[in-house]
Amino acid sequence: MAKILDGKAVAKKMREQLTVLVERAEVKPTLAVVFDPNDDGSRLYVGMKQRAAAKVGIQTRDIAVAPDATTASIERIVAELNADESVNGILIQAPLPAGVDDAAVFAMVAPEKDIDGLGVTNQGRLFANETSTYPVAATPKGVMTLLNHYGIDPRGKKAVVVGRSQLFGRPMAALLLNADATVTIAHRYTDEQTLTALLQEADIVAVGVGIPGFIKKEQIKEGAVVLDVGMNLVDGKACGDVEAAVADRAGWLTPVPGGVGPMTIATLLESTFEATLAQGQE
Ligand SMILES: Nc1nc(=O)c2c([nH]1)NC[C@@H]1CN(c3ccc(C(=O)N[C@@H](CCC(=O)O)C(=O)O)cc3)C=[N+]21
Repeated sequence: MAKILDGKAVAKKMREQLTVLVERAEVKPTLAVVFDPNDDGSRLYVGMKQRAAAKVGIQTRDIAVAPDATTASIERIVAELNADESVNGILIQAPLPAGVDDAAVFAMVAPEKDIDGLGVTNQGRLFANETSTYPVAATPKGVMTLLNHYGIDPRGKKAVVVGRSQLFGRPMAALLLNADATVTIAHRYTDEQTLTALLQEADIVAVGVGIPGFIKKEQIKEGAVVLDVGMNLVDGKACGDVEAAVADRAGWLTPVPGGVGPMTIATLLESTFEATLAQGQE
């Protein structure tokens, strides 16, 4: 049976440590969250972020965009937040309303306030493996914190990332590469046979495609580390992209719920605090 990478417990510890740091800090961080209130997932997750932030002493400002919002109208909101000195961090909750160019909006966020590291400056820093501190997307960064907590070192390991989004796959692959893994990225155009062959060789599998049960037990190598980044709602219950039977074969597994999700939120708060500190040093 796979050992559990307990994101819920590690995230709780992170939040407790952060609460102390925020309390001691001179500036109370403020995080602005721009989101589409008509997206059920966004409403749910933004609410979770807001509550978690309040508990550690981080203020949030939730900015719901109009249903007829355009790339240009959201860019105006972002420009105001960039200029607003009372805002330390800006998070653009994906997905924005249909027709809006998410990547163009991500790119508009001032790099020092780009809490999820989705703009081109911070993505470039990550891809270049810059040694300075800069924000990195909370989900893959949280995954790395979890691996580190359990003493799992990606160096020299074969890692397969399934998904190539700006939010998860690309930064996940870059982080694993920066941690000296041999990384392959699979995506929607990877044929099934190739995917299965890659997965069967992988020491580390990180998957975030949004399809329940997408990864099957037969595709996983005995003892592999399986990181389930899927966040699907099936009959109102959270489930990931990995079928339950994978637990019989994997060495380590992140559960859904209670794995990557809580780590994402704790990491987001940590990144907001770090960005606030860095702004104070300018
Ligand atoms: N710019 C941006 N950054 C994000 O980080 C981002 C985003 N956009 N868009 C949407 C996804 C989704 N997301 C989740 C975070 C935590 C849980 C979470 O904590 N889930 C609970 C379960 C929730 C439940 O029970 O319904 C868990 O896994 O234990 C879920 C989903 C962040 N996202």
